[in-house]
Amino acid sequence: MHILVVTAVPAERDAVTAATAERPECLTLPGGFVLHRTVRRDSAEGPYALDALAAGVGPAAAAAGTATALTAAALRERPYDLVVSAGIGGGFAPGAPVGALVVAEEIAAADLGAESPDGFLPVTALGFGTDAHRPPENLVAAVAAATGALPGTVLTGSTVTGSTARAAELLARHPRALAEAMEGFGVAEAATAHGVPVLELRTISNPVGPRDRAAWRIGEALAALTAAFADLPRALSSRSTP
Ligand SMILES: O=C(O)c1cccc(C(=O)CC[C@H]2O[C@@H](n3cnc4c(=O)[nH]cnc43)[C@H](O)[C@@H]2O)c1
Repeated sequence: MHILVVTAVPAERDAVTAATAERPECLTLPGGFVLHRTVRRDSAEGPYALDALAAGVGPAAAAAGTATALTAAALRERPYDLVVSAGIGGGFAPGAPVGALVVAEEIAAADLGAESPDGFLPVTALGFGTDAHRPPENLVAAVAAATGALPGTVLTGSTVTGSTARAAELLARHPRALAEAMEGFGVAEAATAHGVPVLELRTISNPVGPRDRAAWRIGEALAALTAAFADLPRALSSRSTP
């Protein structure tokens, strides 16, 4: 199994690779992107190579980094089997409290579209592209069972929500939303273009709502990310084929 995990920042990448005892090998790609590769040969589930990439904050940086890694792998004739967008995120109350792990049933672009006098119009209503990706159901179910992750919608936005009113507006449009982050949709667009299945995993560092950066529980969320990736090989080997 060959997996690409894309995070925003190096602290998230390092939390992912900390799930193995191994020291990562670094591989530099065009564009200056650096993969941190770990291989689990001890895993009962078979060899498991994981390339972790900190591609930057936001959907554009995430898409650029993911597409670069996928193209490099395809040219080396060692394509990825799975892409995972991973990191910390905001949690919608009451479904996703701080410390919880969320797996995306749907990876939705929250702010891709147009405003109108009648409210927000998604890009699909304008006649363009896509506004959501749905990861394989069997994979989502297997990850939820193996890790205890809560399945729900994970929103991608270029702006962190900072008010109760905006949180309510997002929930009204996406009633199954459990988490908000800034990269998943960009990762999913690149993975889909390459025909590779995609997942998004978020550990909740803060509630979605009025901005209070001092209250973000980043250490707790990063520790939960490491625990989730320790369980991931079991989840991937246990999944039933569609
Ligand atoms: O300062 C640090 O030590 C640190 C360590 C790890 C991560 C960070 C970040 O600031 C990560 C930014 C990343 O987090 C996602 N995020 C987290 N909460 C929210 C939210 O409420 N709404 C949207 N995005 C959120 C997001 O994906 C950012 O890219 C700092």
